[in-house]
Amino acid sequence: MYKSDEDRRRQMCFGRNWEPETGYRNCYRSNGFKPPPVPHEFISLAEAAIKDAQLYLDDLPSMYPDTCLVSFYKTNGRLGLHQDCDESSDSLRRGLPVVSISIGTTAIFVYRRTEHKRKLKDVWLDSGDVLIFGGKSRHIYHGVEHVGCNTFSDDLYLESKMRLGRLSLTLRQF
Ligand SMILES: O=C(O)CCC(=O)C(=O)O
Ligand SMILES: [Fe+2]
Repeated sequence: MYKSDEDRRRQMCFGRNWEPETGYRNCYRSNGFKPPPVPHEFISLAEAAIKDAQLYLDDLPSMYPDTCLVSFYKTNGRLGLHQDCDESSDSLRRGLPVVSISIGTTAIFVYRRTEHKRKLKDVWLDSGDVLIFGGKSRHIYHGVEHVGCNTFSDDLYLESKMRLGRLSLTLRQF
């Protein structure tokens, strides 16, 4: 797992290896191995979510996820404003969607269309929420501002023994 943001966020990958500094260039993890394949269950979830969203959005393209970034945010973990632009030029040009699945404590996803000036909009992400941005919105600036601590369900803990925090599964097609 990569450590970042003073250890308040940790990451690992399925499918293709991705690192904050080198993007997808280094296909081996620090342990010398390639990442495991993206689990079928994750792929099915992402595809079903895109199908549902396409009922409301005519211009949302389909995608087949070949990479999944798993991020664990501890309480008060955050992710600074950025664009997701390391995928292939074909994927970016076609606006193939990014699908982010949230598990655990609530977080605030912030975004805006351009880098400067415009006020940030926000969406609260609860456990079980799926956020999709694709098509015209594929290049939004976005980040995660605040991961709460008092929204973690007892049931989730009892069933999974997951640590207090937020797990996000972010699926993309390279
Ligand atoms: O944690 C999230 O929901 C967003 C993650 C994200 O923006 C990214 O991995 O690029
Ligand atoms: Fe992102």
